[in-house]
Amino acid sequence: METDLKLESTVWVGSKRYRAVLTGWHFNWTELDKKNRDKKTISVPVAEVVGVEEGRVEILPQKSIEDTDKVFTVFYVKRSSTGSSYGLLWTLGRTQFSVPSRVLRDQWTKHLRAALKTHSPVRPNRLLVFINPYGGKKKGRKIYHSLVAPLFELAGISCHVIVTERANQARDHLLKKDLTGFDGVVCVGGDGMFSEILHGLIGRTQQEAGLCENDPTVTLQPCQRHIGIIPAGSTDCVCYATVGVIDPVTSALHIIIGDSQPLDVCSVHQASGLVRYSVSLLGYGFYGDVLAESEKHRWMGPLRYDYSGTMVYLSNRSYAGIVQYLPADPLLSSPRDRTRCLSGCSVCSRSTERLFPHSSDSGSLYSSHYSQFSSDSEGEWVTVEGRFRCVSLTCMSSSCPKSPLGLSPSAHLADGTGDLILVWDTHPLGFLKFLYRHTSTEDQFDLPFVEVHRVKAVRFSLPPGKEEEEYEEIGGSIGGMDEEERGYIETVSRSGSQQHLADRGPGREMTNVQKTGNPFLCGLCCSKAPAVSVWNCDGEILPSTEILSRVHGQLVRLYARGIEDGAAMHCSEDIERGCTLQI
Ligand SMILES: CCCCCCCCCCCCC/C=C/[C@@H](O)[C@H](COP(=O)(O)O)NC(=O)CCCCCCCCCCCCCCC
Ligand SMILES: Nc1ncnc2c1ncn2[C@@H]1O[C@H](COP(=O)(O)OP(=O)(O)O)[C@@H](O)[C@H]1O
Ligand SMILES: [Ca+2]
Repeated sequence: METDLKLESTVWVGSKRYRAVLTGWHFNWTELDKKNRDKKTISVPVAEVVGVEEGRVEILPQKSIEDTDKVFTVFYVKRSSTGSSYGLLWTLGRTQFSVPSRVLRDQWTKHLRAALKTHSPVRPNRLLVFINPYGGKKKGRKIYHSLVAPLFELAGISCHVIVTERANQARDHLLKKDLTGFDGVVCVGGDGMFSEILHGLIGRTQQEAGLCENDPTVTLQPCQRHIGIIPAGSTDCVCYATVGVIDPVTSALHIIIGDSQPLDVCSVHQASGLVRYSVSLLGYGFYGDVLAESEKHRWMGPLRYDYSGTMVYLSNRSYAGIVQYLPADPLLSSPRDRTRCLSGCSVCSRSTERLFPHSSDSGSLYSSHYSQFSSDSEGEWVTVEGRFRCVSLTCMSSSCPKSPLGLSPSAHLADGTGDLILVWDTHPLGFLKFLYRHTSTEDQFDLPFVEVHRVKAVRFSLPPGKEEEEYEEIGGSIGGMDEEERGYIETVSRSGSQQHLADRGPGREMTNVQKTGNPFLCGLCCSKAPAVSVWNCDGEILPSTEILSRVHGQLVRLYARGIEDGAAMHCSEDIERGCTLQI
């Protein structure tokens, strides 16, 4: 088949002469000098060709076609660095080729289109698009219509667009309406909007497979339809952590070429059944409080998180709790191994074989004949108890523009595990240090009051007697910080060899205080009346405090390929990727 698609001829780009070659996997054009010697080659993988059109074609600001019958235009992915070492911006490259005859022009367009079909079997033909007009800075509609729709049209993708009129409309549509003919679902919005799509697609897939989502031990069926994210929200963490940049055009191009990135998902259960799914952050304590506070300030847009974050930080809270976790196999990877999950990650690839052992081809990946969570291979649960600033579970790095390496920089997108981060109660400056390290490359886990564990499941419960308490709004406690902080310092200096809650690090014995969770035994740092926090589940407040969460490996697939390593993007002298050369 490859030989059928091979084509070679002389072409002109502007006034320069090139030799263009289409082989099985690449479309190359090499500049020729007067003596027919090769100069520069531009090479575009066929998989990254966006479209081929007859004539001279522009798509921006508006589509225009000058139908010259000896010219064809090729559109393709062009990369540029973001300035940081990870994540590459994609833009639309366009080159107009002139050939000596119309027959040759038609041969080129025919062969290029056929090559596209052969080599890109997962490219979408038809997409269902949901736009949240109120997400982020409320620019979802504009972003879609001005930047994304023209690219989809160029690529020949037909779209059914729904601008939502209420929360959960997208989720309900996916749960109930006919989805025949749609290859994927695109959400234009933030993490909350993505979460709606996630719930709709996972729920629909389980309904169709006859599986009960309420049973935490059930092995859920992976969703076949892909999800595309056009970032137009506040945190845009799922987009940032799977693409490496927040850029609608980059994301649209990943969708067009049918990139595929599996993603782990945590299910969250309470006693009576499923509560929600989470991919980015399941957080109790600080992140729960920030979300609860931020809901009152939605009018501020994305800034609400910084404002609320500061208010919650100043309120200086910690919460008692019992955390149980099921460790993942430490031989496979570790949250402290300083690796990063990048495009083509080998840990995730090996996990695919482990999670889906019977899948020799991708078709059988969706069979239900595998068992990720068979009870005999579960291993031992570990229990810790005490007061925490925050308890967070993330099944990916959760990097976002605020925190470019994320909540857990070495977490993997698709390895079937999550990272549990326990921040024990500590003095305000210690906690600030922990938070601040999220903004740099300094290791936020290298602090004595922080632990991180790679896990398959987590259970959280309140110490006996605390179950009935309700979440208290932030407010009354702000302003008490100075006293609190002075109190802490005195406590530490006076406590001498006595172990203080704030000093508890990994591997140390638990004190009675930690075991009982009784704050009154522990001096001034825990002297505040204990309150119950709320869970932040990807930007939604959960109705329950006591939960069980389980990681489902590779439950959904995104139109993405993981973060590309900017540092590895190099150009040799004479082979330059089409994506980097300005023509
Ligand atoms: C001192 C600087 C501290 C910076 C700390 C940055 C930590 C950032 C971690 C971000 C994790 C993101 C996980 C994603 C969660 C989203 O699913 C979810 C929903 O997003 P959506 O509204 O777009 O739909 N987003 C969230 O829940 C937002 C969580 C954001 C927390 C940011 C907290 C900022 C804290 C600023 C503290 C400042 C203390 C200053 C004291 C003087
Ligand atoms: N038309 C709508 N009106 C009100 N809320 C909506 C609408 N469409 C979606 N939502 C909800 O808005 C919430 C926030 O959306 P999102 O796009 O994530 O923006 P942000 O990142 O700013 O929070 C989501 O939880 C989603 O369910
Ligand atoms: Ca993971």
